[in-house]
Amino acid sequence: MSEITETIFSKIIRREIPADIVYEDELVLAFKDVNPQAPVHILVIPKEPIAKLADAESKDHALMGHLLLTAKRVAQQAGLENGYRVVINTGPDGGQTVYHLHLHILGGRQMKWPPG
Ligand SMILES: CCNC(=O)OC[C@H]1O[C@@H](n2cnc3c(=O)[nH]c(N)nc32)[C@H](O)[C@@H]1O
Repeated sequence: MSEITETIFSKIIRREIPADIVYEDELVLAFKDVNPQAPVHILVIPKEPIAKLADAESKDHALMGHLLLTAKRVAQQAGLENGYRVVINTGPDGGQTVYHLHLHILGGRQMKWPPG
């Protein structure tokens, strides 16, 4: 079990710092990225402070599915009818900077491949 370390995202969940929240339910929260890399850039996070995808376990099975279906719903809500990119950055090589599991939804422009 990895140690539970608080990140800025826990403060957003508790409304201790502001965020432009676009979706919330009992398990997940979605809010606009403060440093958008596309016309639409939204983060979807579990309220449970799982640090990174590599720490997710089989007990998190339903939650992982809920995160993906929430990303789909939020992308639809954002009007991304022409497609979008969903990214999870894991660990240092993955470019993860906030150690609270989160899905990036990027859209509103043509995405490139491969990602950098
Ligand atoms: C760099 C990609 N790797 C990664 O780990 O992404 C973390 C993502 O979280 C974003 N972010 C950081 N602090 C805040 C904050 O206080 N508020 C909001 N609304 N977004 C934040 C940051 O811009 C980045 O895209």
